[in-house]
This record gives sequence, C-alpha cells and structure tokens, in this order.
Amino acid sequence: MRIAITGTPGVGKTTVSKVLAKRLNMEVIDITDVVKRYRLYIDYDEDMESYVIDFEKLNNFLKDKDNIILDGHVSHLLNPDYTIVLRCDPKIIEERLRKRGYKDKKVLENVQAEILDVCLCESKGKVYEIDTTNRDVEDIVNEIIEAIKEGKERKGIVDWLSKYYEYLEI
Ligand SMILES: Nc1ncnc2c1ncn2[C@@H]1O[C@H](COP(=O)(O)OP(=O)(O)O)[C@@H](O)[C@H]1O
Repeated sequence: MRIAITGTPGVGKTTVSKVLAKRLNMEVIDITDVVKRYRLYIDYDEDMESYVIDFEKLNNFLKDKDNIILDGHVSHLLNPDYTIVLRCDPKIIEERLRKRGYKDKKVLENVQAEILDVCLCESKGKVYEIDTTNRDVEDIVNEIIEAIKEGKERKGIVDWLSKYYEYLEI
C-alpha cells in the first residue's frame, strides 16, 4: 500500500508520517529529501527557494516501492492508494514557517495555499482530510489508522477562507 501524507508545508506531515510509519511498520519516504539527494529535479527556483520536481524521474524512483508512506506536499500526485490531507489553522502554519526562517513571500504563498485548500483540491481517489489544529500527534495518527482501516473518505471539513480572507488581499 502507498499512503500519501500531504498538506501545506508546516502542517505537520513529517511529524505525523514518522509516528504513523512506526505504528504501521512502514517505510517513510521524505519527498523533498529524495528529490534533492537523487537530483530528481529540473531546476532550483531561487525566488521560492524550492526545487522544481521532475515528476517522471520521481515516479520512476518510486515505481518498485510498496508499503510506503510518502511524506511531502506533492505526495498526493504520486499515485497513492490513500491520501491523507492534513490541515491546520493558517495562523499556526504562518508561525511555524517563520520559525523555519522562510522569506515573507514564501510564508504568504504557503499560508494562502492552506486557505485555498490547494492540496485538498488536487487530491484524487481515496482522500481523508483531517484538521490537526491544536491536536496531539498520537491522536491524529490514531484517527488516520482508523480511517484507513475502515476505508473512510472525507473532504471539505475546514473553511479558512471566511476567517482569513484578508491574507488573500494582494
Ligand atoms: N500536532 C502537532 N502539534 C504540535 N506541533 C506540531 C504538530 N505537528 C507538527 N508540529 C510542529 O510543527 C512544525 C512543522 O512540522 P513538520 O512535521 O515539519 O511539518 P511539514 O512536514 O508539514 O512541513 C514542527 O516544529 C513540528 O514539531
């Protein structure tokens, strides 16, 4: 099985993936890490300080791997059997990304993506959305395991737009 843990940078993907992998005895693949390590990218975007991923190379790298958790904000695009979309209050994401040292432009772009449900809208197939705001990691992972076991699907559980539309005023 291939489980995608996706969501806006700063939402908690790596934290959740590590605990989930231990509980399910699965391997975690950190997409950003493998893209850098195996040069699975076309270019480096200086402005956004991120790699332009070569999806053909990345999919080829992943093709023979199974029983894996894909940790990354594009993992939902890598033919997963199940996609878990993590959500978090944009204010918390903003704080986390600033603490990570992201430039204002990159922080704003990611906060706007969370408000506009970008990862959720791009996710296809079996999708389960979970709001992680102010929740303990173990509690989040318990809910994910139960959802996967029962084949649960859920989308459209948060509405950041009505609360944070001022972030979208360019
Ligand atoms: N459920 C949570 N509760 C509190 N802090 C969290 C939680 N999940 C993640 N964090 C913190 O938020 C930051 C970003 O988490 P991380 O897993 O790196 O996010 P992502 O992989 O989505 O970029 C880290 O400092 C992490 O410790």
